[in-house]
Amino acid sequence: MESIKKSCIFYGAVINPKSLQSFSVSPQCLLAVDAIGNIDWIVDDVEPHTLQDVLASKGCIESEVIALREGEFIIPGFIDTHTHAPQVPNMGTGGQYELLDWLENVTFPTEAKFSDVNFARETYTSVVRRVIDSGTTTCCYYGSLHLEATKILADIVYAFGQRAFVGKCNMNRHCPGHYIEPSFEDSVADTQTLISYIRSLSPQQDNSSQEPLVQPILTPRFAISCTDDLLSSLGNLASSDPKLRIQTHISENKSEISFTRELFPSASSYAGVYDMFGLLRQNTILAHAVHLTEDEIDLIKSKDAGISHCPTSNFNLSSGIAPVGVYLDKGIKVGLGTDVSGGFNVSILNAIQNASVAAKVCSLQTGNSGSESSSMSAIYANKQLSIPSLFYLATIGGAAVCGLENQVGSFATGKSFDALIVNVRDEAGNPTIWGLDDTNFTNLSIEDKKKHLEGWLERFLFCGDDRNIERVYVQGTFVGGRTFRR
Ligand SMILES: O=c1[nH]c(=O)c2nc[nH]c2[nH]1
Ligand SMILES: [Zn+2]
Repeated sequence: MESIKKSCIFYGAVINPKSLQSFSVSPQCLLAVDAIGNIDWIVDDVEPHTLQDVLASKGCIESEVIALREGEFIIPGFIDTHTHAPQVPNMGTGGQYELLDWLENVTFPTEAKFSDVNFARETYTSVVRRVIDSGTTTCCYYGSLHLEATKILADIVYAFGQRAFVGKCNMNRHCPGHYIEPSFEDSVADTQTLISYIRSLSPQQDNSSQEPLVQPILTPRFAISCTDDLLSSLGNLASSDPKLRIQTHISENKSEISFTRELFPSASSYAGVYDMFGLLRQNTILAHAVHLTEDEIDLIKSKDAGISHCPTSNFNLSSGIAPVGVYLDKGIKVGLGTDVSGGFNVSILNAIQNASVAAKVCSLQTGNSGSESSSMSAIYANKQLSIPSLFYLATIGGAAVCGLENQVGSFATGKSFDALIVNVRDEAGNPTIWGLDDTNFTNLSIEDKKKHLEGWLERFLFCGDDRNIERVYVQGTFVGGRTFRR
């Protein structure tokens, strides 16, 4: 892993998400990263002829300056709030099924292979490399149910320098005999062992307000796959460990919801099941949330849990369309998830594209085809998602869902430098973006440069891919991207 051993300064275009409705564009930005990978200071609008003066005023005349070229810009790294590392081998298959049949016929058989630690090591090495090179700087990973394979996943994530939450699935019922945990006691014991193991990888420094790069996360697969005593034990574990994040699935598919209601007759709803066992709280990440009732939405809001919107998966498994705009209007935290292999692409760019399409389909169905409007009480419900909204969901939104909004998701002094250098020049190998552009960027006014960068961002989000992701930084360390030495 190549790292920034000393402070380092970037000079060039920086695009920074601000809110669901805006991002800032700074074509000539100086952004300094300190020796531990945090952002030291940012100065906008630095003309080339004032560069040395600004550096001198910061006492940085000796510092290394990395100058970006025309067609390159820096954005915060993407945050994938929901994916399954052991499902990458069956990505792109099984789209003929809905959730429960897909689990039985495609997913469980693939995940079962991770009992073989050699297979796990080889597969996870390529999965994590691919996820980082796709621009995901923070990732919420589900492993399989296996303790040893999930330790290996955490080892690889840690060795590659990605920021991540890693959990092993808890699943002790309604799974095939060859892929099920033998008892709730075994499930809980393995979970505790994994938590201790992951925490030992990067011991927390007492004086650091920052969280370790790799952290454990409780992962009850979904209510159907966990007995009451398992959910109850996991709830106890969670209550003794308030910082421990929790990830699970909710209300993805109608048959799943009916079966869940049958299995937990005393719960008020699907969300009520997790609440009943103390698993619905401010650091719970709920994937899908396609068919929530009004009461569930209110419950989730009252608990301040976050939602991972996984539109590619929701289309691919014919689950439906999550009403993301409704959640945003309620002030619920929302981020994006690839949900591989319900989703068929490891890149958050693909989740952005499908989130846009999903919102448009929603707006067409409700006859509300306008774009977001701040003049109505419902700003986002049943409307298209704008470029600032999509960019926000992929970055700050995801950070908030992970409880990392003070550390990553955007650029500000004191935050971690988790970032992508995007290159839309032809040499990146994806001529779609730059090839359309015959402007001499250097000679444009600042305002015109901003407009140009906005256009490049939009086209990158919709037509870009990992060829355009030149460098990936996590906590100031160069960890991946097209130009990363392997
Ligand atoms: O999209 C999904 N992927 C899964 O692996 C899964 N397990 C339970 N529910 C699920 N939904
Ligand atoms: Zn999932």
